[in-house]
Formats: sequence, structure tokens, C-alpha cells
Amino acid sequence: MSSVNNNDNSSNTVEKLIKCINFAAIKHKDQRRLDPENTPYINHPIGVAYILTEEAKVTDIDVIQAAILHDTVEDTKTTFEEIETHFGSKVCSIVAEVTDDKTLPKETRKALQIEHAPTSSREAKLVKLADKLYNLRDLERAVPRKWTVDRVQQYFCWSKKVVDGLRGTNKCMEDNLDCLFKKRNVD
Ligand SMILES: Nc1nc2c(ncn2[C@@H]2O[C@H](COP(=O)(O)OP(=O)(O)O)[C@@H](OP(=O)(O)OP(=O)(O)O)[C@H]2O)c(=O)[nH]1
Ligand SMILES: [Mn+2]
Repeated sequence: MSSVNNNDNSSNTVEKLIKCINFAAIKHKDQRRLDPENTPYINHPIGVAYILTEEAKVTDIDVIQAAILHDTVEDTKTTFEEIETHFGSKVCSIVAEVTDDKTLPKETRKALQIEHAPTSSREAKLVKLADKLYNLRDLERAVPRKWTVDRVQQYFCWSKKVVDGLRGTNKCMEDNLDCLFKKRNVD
């Protein structure tokens, strides 16, 4: 029966995704976005994964899992050991590539993103492109609490420098990002 075959593959994929979503939801449970509505933080990693599946047409399950988990180590007490134990070494390595070291000064972290973008793996580049696209769209939608108009513009300018190092990875996301940069006169 064909349903047996279908079930084998797709139920495994669904299980992996629900496991990631559940893990990230628990880890981010006390966090909110900085928008005026205090949106739950988990909307961001889920939205990043949704950009990858719906717009970028990415089907690599490791990339989608890494997208859902991408801010857990950076922004919560989650460790890379936990990620590796629950989700394996491939997903863990993608998450590691897109995780900033929050012990470094902000200026250094921002410079390192620009420096590391061109040499990162294709999988990490996909997650980074979707992360930037989500955050820039979010900035268009609402200005985060305590952010000045100038800070918003600086974020666009810095993002363009990171994105320039990620090019040649996914036309759909790069075109969408370029539209946003153009609207802001960022080049
Ligand atoms: N646009 C927007 N961003 C918000 C909001 N709430 C939280 N953020 C987060 O803020 C981060 C960008 O703010 P910054 O001040 O530049 O960065 P920092 O957290 O590293 O200090 C993003 O982190 P990130 O996802 O790790 O990406 P990255 O920009 O550090 O690469 C983004 O997810 C919101 O309401 N709108
Ligand atoms: Mn993020």
C-alpha cells in the first residue's frame, strides 16, 4: 500500500520538525520580540523557517531544523551539546555557524558576521538570508522599543554588508532583500 511508504518518510520529517518547534518554544518561552505588541519570540524562528519553505522553496530538513533552532543558543541557556544530542551533528553545526558569541562586544559581533558570511556553508547562508529577511521585514512593520530611526537605518546598512557576503545562494530571498534595501536607499 502506498500509504505505508508515504508514512515512513513524511511522518519522520513531521516528527523531526515538531520536535524542533517544541524544543525552541520551551527555550524561548519567556522571551518577547521588541515590537510594541510584545510578540512571542518563537514567532521569529518559526517565521524564518516558513520563509525557507514557502518562499525560498528549501526542502533540506537539516536547514529547516537549524532555522527553527537558530537563536536558541545565542539567546537562551541552550548549549550546543543539547542541540547535538537531540538533533545531531549536522543541525548543530549549522546552528553554530549562525550563532553570535554574545560574550564579545556588539561591534565585534557585527564585524564578524560580515567577515564570516562569504565562507560559511550553503546551509548556514540559507538560514542567514532568511533571518535577515525576516528581521528587515519586521523593521518595516514596526520599530522595536527604544530603537531610533537612525538605528533602524544602521541595521539596514549593516545587513546589506552581511547579505553581500551571502549572495549566489537563493535568488528569491536575495531579490526580496534587494527590494527592501532599494526602498531604503541602501547600497
Ligand atoms: N527587527 C526586529 N528585530 C528584533 C525584534 N525583537 C528582537 N529582535 C532581534 O534583534 C536583533 C537585532 O538587534 P541588534 O541590536 O542589532 O542585535 P543584538 O541583539 O545582537 O545586539 C535580531 O537578532 P538576530 O535574529 O540574532 O539577528 P542578527 O540581526 O543579530 O543577525 C532580532 O531577531 C523586533 O521586534 N524587530
Ligand atoms: Mn534570528
